Amino acid sequence: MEPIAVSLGDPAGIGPEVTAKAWLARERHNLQPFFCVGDERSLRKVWDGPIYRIDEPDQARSVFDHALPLFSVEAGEEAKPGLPTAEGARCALDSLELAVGLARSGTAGAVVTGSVSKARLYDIGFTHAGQTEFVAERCGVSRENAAMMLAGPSLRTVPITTHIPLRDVAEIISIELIVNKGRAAARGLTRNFGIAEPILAFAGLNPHAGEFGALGREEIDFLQPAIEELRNEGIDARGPFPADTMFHEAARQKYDAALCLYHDQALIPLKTLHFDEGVNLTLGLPIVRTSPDHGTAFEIAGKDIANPGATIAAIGLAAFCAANRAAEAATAA
Ligand SMILES: NC(=O)C1=CN([C@@H]2O[C@H](COP(=O)(O)OP(=O)(O)OC[C@H]3O[C@@H](n4cnc5c(N)ncnc54)[C@H](O)[C@@H]3O)[C@@H](O)[C@H]2O)C=CC1
Ligand SMILES: NCC(=O)COP(=O)(O)O
Repeated sequence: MEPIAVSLGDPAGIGPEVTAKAWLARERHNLQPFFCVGDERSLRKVWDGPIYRIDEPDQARSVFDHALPLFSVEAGEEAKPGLPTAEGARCALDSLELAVGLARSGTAGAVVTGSVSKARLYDIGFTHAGQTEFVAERCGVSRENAAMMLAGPSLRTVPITTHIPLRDVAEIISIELIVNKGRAAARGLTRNFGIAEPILAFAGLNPHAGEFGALGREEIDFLQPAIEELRNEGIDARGPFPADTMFHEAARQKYDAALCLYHDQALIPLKTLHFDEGVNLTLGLPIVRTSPDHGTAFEIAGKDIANPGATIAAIGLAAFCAANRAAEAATAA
């Protein structure tokens, strides 16, 4: 596959450090060649290892064994670890844009997006909820048809709504939205993970999945009809199940992905189980996009204590998904 583009995220966050540490761990984790996209100074601030500037993704192959390849994007001013600025947010956005463009053009085999601060991006006029919606738009996919998945060794979850206030969740969910995300999840599991007949388990919104309507009607009005529609399409959709008993060890054996109605319903179990190896993956795109599950962690930036596990897992999963897609395409041809 073509080298993977890794955007460094906010230059004042831990993105530069965990990317450099991922490169150092490349042999142990058998990582495919990758190159980073971002400001060289943000790497130099936290790392004194070898960096080699490239201007074509393909050059990363020959460089990767002995230096961290870098596609340079300069921030206006030098970032200081732990002190985010508007200039840094612009650099993060420029790096994301460039890395996604390289993946869309096919010169990069996949894109791994480093962590950005949503608040800082909103401050500079970013109008998307997060990187997921930005990448989907750049790929010409509506945000309803793209789905965020959080993946770890023993659990995959898909939040049906993502970055919206909790109070808006019940207003926004609809049969159509649940069906769209269910389709994206089922197709995404087959395409990216090679699971021929994936099982989707839907979580209820209300305590005990509504207790037959006594504790809320979203299960009856939206989830049940959506699950039925998905089943009519041949997708093995199950539920709605009470969310509080869906994530213990035995329950997790029974499905390939848990479809959850809001951000924390999906991310709390995933990050509790797999914080240091959790990957955020966008389903429904023509390109492979992954990201570490954690954020910018400004308070530990520059201290050399950030764990690179989730970034290593994000790079590894990107290569795994790209290989599964290639195998599927070869079978179809
Ligand atoms: N992939 C992305 O772009 C994501 C971005 N964010 C953004 O990050 C910012 C901060 O979000 P928080 O909720 O504080 O989450 P966070 O993940 O940045 O930090 C949560 C806690 O985990 C620690 N932590 C995070 N990553 C770590 C690592 N690799 N090694 C060791 N400790 C680590 C932090 O020090 C902090 O104590 C927000 O602006 C949010 O929007 C949050 C999640 C994902
Ligand atoms: N909680 C997940 C997160 O914040 C990352 O979202 P995105 O920026 O990848 O859409």
